[in-house]
Amino acid sequence: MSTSAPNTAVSYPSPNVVAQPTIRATAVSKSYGNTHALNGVDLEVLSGEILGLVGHNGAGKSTLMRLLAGRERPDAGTVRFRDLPVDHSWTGPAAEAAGVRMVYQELALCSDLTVTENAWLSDRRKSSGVGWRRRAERRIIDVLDTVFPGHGIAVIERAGDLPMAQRQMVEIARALCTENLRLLILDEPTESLGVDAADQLYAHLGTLTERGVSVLLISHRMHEVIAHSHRIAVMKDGRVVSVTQAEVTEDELLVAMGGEVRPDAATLDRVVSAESAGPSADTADRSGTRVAAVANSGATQFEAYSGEIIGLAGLAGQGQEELLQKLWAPGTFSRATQVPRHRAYVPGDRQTSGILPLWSVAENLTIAASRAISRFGFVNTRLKRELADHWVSTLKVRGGAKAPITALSGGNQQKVLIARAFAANAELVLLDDPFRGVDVATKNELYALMKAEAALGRSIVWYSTENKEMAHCDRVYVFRAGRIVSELRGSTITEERIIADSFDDRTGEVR
Ligand SMILES: Nc1ncnc2c1ncn2[C@@H]1O[C@H](COP(=O)(O)OP(=O)(O)OP(=O)(O)O)[C@@H](O)[C@H]1O
Repeated sequence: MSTSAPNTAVSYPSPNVVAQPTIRATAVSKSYGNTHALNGVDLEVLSGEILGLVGHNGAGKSTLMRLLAGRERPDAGTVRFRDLPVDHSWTGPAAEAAGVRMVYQELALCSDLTVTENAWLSDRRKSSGVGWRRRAERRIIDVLDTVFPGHGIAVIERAGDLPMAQRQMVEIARALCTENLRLLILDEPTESLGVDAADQLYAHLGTLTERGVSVLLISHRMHEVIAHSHRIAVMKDGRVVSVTQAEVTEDELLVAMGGEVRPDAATLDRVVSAESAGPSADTADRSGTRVAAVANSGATQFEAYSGEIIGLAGLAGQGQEELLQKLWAPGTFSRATQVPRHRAYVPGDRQTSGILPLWSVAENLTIAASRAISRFGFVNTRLKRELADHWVSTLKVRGGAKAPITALSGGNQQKVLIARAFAANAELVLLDDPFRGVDVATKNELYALMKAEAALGRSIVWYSTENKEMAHCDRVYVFRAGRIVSELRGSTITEERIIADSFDDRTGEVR
């Protein structure tokens, strides 16, 4: 969560009331086999506005974006760009030439190319010829410096070597290199960014809309959508079910999406622990509880006890992912690391190290659960099917157990990876920003699931870029510059405290 994203309407100027639509979809439908991804969608994005687009996983948001950006053809319906019908000529390159740029949820950078080469690739028709490299380099550096000051990215680095947050910045920056930008489509742009970079992005979107650029912002982070959009469209089951001004509450959006409003689990826990006679989480005595994992991080020792949910917080890229790696594959790092034999890991980058793209949902889900589904050394297909069905229904994976994993929406793929980790019955579960792209209703269910899994004696170590989520943890280690700088527990786990500890008291800097 971004702390500077209060639940108030945007503070920058509203779009001109006579604003024209930059793009308009009318009665648009799209199916993949038997799946009706879009079912008669009407939507327009006005000139100079940020239109927030929210909806449950699999609601059809990414499909709609791809149609607007010319990457897919609708089966029925029309698309008009600046009031001209574009249906048949509206290909990806045509849309780009008209100033429509899309930032994908699955980062679309080529890992083996440098940042500069990736930037050039996305604009090569306009900037080829002698000196292309120098021009592309200058342009991407300019944009990165403008949008994400202090980004720390060397443009000669291979994109694949950058941490997720920096890759996301490059992906956004290269779209912003477009000179005639008219419509910027952002699919969950802040899921991998830290709070500081997310704030920088939103500040820049404000300046873009003042110049008349339209922004279509897809996100599961309701507070960000409410804080930064002019209007908000809600999708449900392949339709746009409402379009409102941004003065709505998160609960109202959740209900419109078809979700259920629940009391905040973290708040509830606090009330329960305050009312209970037992020791509070602030002072809990863990003597007698088994230490499940130990590792060093700088001068501080990291410890995970069985039955605990431990948060790793701080700005993105401060050493949290390295600690997870150390706990996942300790042999390659240090003898000081002690971990249990059975571990499960949800990696941060589901495309390159998470999903097995040629396999079905059921196969992806049960791959680490051999102990639960094998009998006498052989996989029992009935147990395998039951396990997959159980998790598909528990996490409401839209698409079903038999579907190829790549046919699922991004958020549903992510749910399969989370299910894989919990289905493995591991003593130590390592989660690298696991709820990226997962819708808000499912997230609420997952917080409860984590509590239940921890109660079974597992240790859960959880890195999240959303500080608000850390309230669900028993203890939180805050990282800065590759080290643990503080340990919070109970009522000291607040967003304010995490942010304060993320920066150096004396210099206000991270390093
Ligand atoms: N290439 C494809 N082949 C088969 N089905 C697809 C394909 N792309 C999307 N779908 C299906 O279309 C539906 C809508 O998917 P889409 O990715 O648009 O949802 P979304 O709202 O963006 O979800 P998320 O929030 O999880 O990203 C889903 O049921 C998905 O499984």
